[in-house]
Amino acid sequence: MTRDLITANVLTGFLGAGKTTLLNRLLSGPDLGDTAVIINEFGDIGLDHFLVEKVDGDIVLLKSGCVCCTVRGDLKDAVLALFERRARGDIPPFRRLVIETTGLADPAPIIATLAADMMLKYHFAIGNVVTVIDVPNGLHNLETFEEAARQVALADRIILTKTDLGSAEDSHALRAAVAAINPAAVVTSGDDSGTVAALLTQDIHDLASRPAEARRWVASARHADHRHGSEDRNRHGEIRALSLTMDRPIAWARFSLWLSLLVHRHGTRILRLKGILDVEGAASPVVVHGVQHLIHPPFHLAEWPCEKASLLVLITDGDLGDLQRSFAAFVGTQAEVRTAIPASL
Ligand SMILES: Nc1nc2c(ncn2[C@@H]2O[C@H](COP(=O)(O)OP(=O)(O)OP(=O)(O)O)[C@@H](O)[C@H]2O)c(=O)[nH]1
Repeated sequence: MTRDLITANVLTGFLGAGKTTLLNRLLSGPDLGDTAVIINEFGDIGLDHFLVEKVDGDIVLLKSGCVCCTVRGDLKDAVLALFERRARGDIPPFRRLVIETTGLADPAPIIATLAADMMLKYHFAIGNVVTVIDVPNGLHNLETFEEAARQVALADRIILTKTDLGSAEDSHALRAAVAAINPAAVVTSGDDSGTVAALLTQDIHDLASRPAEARRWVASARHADHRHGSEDRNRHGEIRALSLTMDRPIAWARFSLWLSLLVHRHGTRILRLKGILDVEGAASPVVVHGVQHLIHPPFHLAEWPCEKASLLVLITDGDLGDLQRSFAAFVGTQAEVRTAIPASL
């Protein structure tokens, strides 16, 4: 028997960026009527509760501080309590859960809990992580607050809000800064009304959308790489993006040993990892995804979304040493492993 998993989305973004406004928009559309919401407010009074419309009864408000600090207790309990109410028929059988974090939350422990906790995993599948960033304050926040940069680094989808309060140049500069931190995420604007529901519904983990998603993030990574050059130019505060590519097929056992050691040593500092690999003996490309210590099970794509080669994009918090050298030591030679994405890919 296959279980029908409920998609759990994390909606994050810095203080006042427009998370609740976006959530209201999402919930008022026709595509997301069967959505439950968990909102985390920082401080004693949970105001946002009164600002989200149309989902009365399906909202759980966490009040005990920040989700990322209380994640193992509060969040897990709240998600399971919501699920039990659903199972008892107290609330409608929601098919999606959106967790709106506080503006100060680091989303990584939230994502890791959803993806790794055995009980949550049994009922929920993690969906897109959506980060809201506003044009008037976004650049400043990215430069000033590590949380803001981490929220961007962990996103699958990034939406620029308050474009009406800034110039086209401001939006452009923010897009460039965001792409430098997270070259693999899709970036859209809040005024692009056609795309709002797609932030959640075009799920990067869906089997059907995997090839298009892989094509898209390889293209985004290539675009960002060409615009910003090598690793040094992709730095943003302590958060940096690095691409590793290799033309020759990779031995899976060697790659997975390298990855295990890397995760063991630096797990919490690997904010995001995405790779499409040409594996020795495999007819089709292998895709790997990771957030911190959590590496999702690798899967095959039916065909190559780009030229046949291996590409790994790592977004890290701080300098993890010479990753090119360590990668090369395990899977190839120093000359074979490049940190710039070739134009052919
Ligand atoms: N002009 C303009 N204002 C916006 C836009 N999006 C949000 N706002 C306003 O910005 C303010 C903050 O929006 P919220 O949606 O509450 O932001 P939030 O990220 O949920 O805020 P916190 O939960 O406090 O972190 C509100 O007054 C919104 O009306 C936008 O696109 N344009």
